[in-house]
Amino acid sequence: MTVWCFGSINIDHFYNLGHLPAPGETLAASGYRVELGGKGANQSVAAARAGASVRHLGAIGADGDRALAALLAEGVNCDYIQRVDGATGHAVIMLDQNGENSIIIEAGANRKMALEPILAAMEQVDLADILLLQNETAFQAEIAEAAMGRGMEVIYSAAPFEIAAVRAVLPYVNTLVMNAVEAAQLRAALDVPFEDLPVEAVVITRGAEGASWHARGTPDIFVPALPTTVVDTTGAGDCFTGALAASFSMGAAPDEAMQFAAAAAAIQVSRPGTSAAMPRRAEIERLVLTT
Ligand SMILES: Nc1ncnc2c1ncn2[C@@H]1O[C@H](COP(=O)(O)OP(=O)(O)OP(=O)(O)O)[C@@H](O)[C@H]1O
Repeated sequence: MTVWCFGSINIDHFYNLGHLPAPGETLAASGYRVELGGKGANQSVAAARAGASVRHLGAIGADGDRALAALLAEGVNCDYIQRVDGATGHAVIMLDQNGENSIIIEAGANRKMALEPILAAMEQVDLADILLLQNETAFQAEIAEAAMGRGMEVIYSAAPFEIAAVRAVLPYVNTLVMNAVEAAQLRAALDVPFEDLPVEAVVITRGAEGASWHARGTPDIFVPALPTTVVDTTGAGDCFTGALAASFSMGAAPDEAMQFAAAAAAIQVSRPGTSAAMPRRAEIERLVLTT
């Protein structure tokens, strides 16, 4: 069973600064690093390291070789990543000494991809495959509809939260994943309770408070966050969702998949970085066994 991850690919540039720049100010950075980013790429890396067979659907620009190489190095199949005119999606992330940040995101190729080649690629899916998607690209609803039409299980991470995108995608979703802030935003925007949403299951992650699974007709599942030493929580949600999809692709039931995802995210937050901090299957399984 393969996880098809449709989503953004970014090149993240991190700059360490004494303070965040004021308008008109020029600052020298004390540190600089580049990392593969974008919610789509993060979730592909999380799922691949967690043990899934992953195919990424998305786009890069003329400067995308580095991002492509990073995904390939993780064992992610990149046969259906499009190369489009212009720049690869990228983020400029300025970090000050107090952990405060300012971020600029330029969607670049993520919003310029063509729909047709993606739909053509999806003709090769197996019925049991999973589609994993988020909100940083165009065409989420079209891809989710095609996936559901082919019998795939659709897991949708409604982040970054955009109500128009969420409304368009929801009819084609099996499992909806949100953090507590996104869940509150959705609750405020809808006239119906979550139980009446047209999805099979809703997963809500609550940071250090753990995560819950709600599905009609079955008891709720709650997994506490595992005790850990927190170093950097960036990407915890992507790690959780990628690991959840990986676990389902390996045949797990919801309670097992939730425990696996919580263990993965507990390891991820104990390390610096985003995609670089995603844990591997063996270490996740070790943690599950010892808790
Ligand atoms: N302090 C923590 N200790 C242990 N596990 C954590 C901690 N913070 C997050 N997690 C794990 O990560 C999961 C996702 O975290 P969270 O709900 O903060 O997602 P998020 O807001 O989407 O994350 P981010 O935006 O930082 O990527 C949680 O459900 C939990 O399992």
